[in-house]
Amino acid sequence: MALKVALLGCGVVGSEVVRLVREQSAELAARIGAPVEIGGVAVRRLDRARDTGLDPDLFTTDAIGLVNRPDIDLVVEVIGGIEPARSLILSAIKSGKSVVTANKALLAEDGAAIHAAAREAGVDVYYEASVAGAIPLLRPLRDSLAGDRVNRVLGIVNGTTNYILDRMDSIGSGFAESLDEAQSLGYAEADPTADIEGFDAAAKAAILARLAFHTRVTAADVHREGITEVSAADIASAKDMGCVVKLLAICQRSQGGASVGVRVHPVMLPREHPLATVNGAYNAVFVEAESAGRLMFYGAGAGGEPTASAVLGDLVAVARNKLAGTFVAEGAHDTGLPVHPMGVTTTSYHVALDVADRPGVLARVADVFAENDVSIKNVRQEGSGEDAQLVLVSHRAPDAALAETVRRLHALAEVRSVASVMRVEAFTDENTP
Ligand SMILES: NC(=O)c1ccc[n+]([C@@H]2O[C@H](COP(=O)([O-])OP(=O)(O)OC[C@H]3O[C@@H](n4cnc5c(N)ncnc54)[C@H](O)[C@@H]3O)[C@@H](O)[C@H]2O)c1
Ligand SMILES: N[C@@H](CCO)C(=O)O
Ligand code: NA
Repeated sequence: MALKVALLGCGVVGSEVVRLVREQSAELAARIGAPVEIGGVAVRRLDRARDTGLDPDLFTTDAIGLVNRPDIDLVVEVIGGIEPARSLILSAIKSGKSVVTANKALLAEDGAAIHAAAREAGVDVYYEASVAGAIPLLRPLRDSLAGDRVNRVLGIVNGTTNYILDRMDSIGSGFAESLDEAQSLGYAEADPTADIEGFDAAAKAAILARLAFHTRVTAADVHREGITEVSAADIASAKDMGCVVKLLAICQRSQGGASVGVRVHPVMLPREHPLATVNGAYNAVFVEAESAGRLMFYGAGAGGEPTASAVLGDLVAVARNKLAGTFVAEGAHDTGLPVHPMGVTTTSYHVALDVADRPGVLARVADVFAENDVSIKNVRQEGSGEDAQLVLVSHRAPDAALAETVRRLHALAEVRSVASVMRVEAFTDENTP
């Protein structure tokens, strides 16, 4: 007997899921041990032309009715957002149906409740597509590294912002034009502010931190800065230093291991850093574990077809588990490790200041760093006369001390303007708070 799948949402990802399930039906049946077929597709509007090749009678606007249909075995949710996705997923779980979802926003907000409901009902919730699209990353963290101690997860997890920053750096494109392109290529979220303000990356960071450190982390716990403030001056300043600007998600244990830090913000990376060469909508994530050492995961982080590949991989896994009468109980073990605030995380800053080239200016600037206990790693001057620029890079210091240094520099009479401020990330192991 065929396993019947309810597909919730038929947009960029959903339409590719339909195509791949149809095109690969024989291989999927062989790998699962039973055929799978689409039993129904919930959409928002029926009047849109769809060239999925599916019988039009399979489409419905009654998503909850579809989820609760007794002949449905498995549910794939690719609507996105919190509601109605949460209620639909919880209904599926309560009626004993395993779920595959690509919804990082929901899992980052309410993952603990969803996993608890799934454990109670004895069903699977798989979500590989939710972080770093096609890249197998969550199941390696959950399963392959289950015997190791992960200390840090760091990487590029948002394709849209990486695409925009790459276009700004490589061909000098404008921000708005690059965002339009990312949207038309199917990388962006339905509301692209989720991408450019860092909400999407923060949700992914929360999911990664939960899996890496076995502790509850929600999107609200993540320090988040997007790329809307990244200016052409920042990109130019990075270029002058031999760096590129990337939006990174960084999840890290504190030095004593008593807490974890989870953050998303733009950084300047040396061009020789492995993450500096990750272009377009590609994602790349480093996982650093005690025994495994440093692992790198790289591939397509967004786009309908690559993301659908991850959905199908999960579909095969949950279908096999269902046939075997088993499921993976996730989230039962909680270490209770707290998330520490951004201020105590040690970071390093790059600061470019527009100043006049006069005696004493550098000394006043250096004083501000010293008064905040921040050590300067290097300083150089560009230009001269009234149009000079001082470019300073700090050693690592608590982020709060660096932020206070910048606030004081803004107020300094000798500083005409602060042209660029950005954190710098080198490829080192010395950056634990
Ligand atoms: N596009 C990507 O590259 C990508 C990658 C990884 C994960 N995701 C995730 O996959 C999910 C879907 O993303 P997408 O890019 O396909 O978005 P999309 O906006 O293209 O598709 C979502 C579809 O759901 C439909 N929908 C909305 N409300 C509905 C309802 N109540 N009932 C039925 N259908 C409804 C919309 O009309 C739309 O067609 C999101 O959670 C997203 O974060 C997307
Ligand atoms: N909007 C997301 C889709 C993949 O999760 C991105 O740009 O990475
Ligand atoms: Na993935």
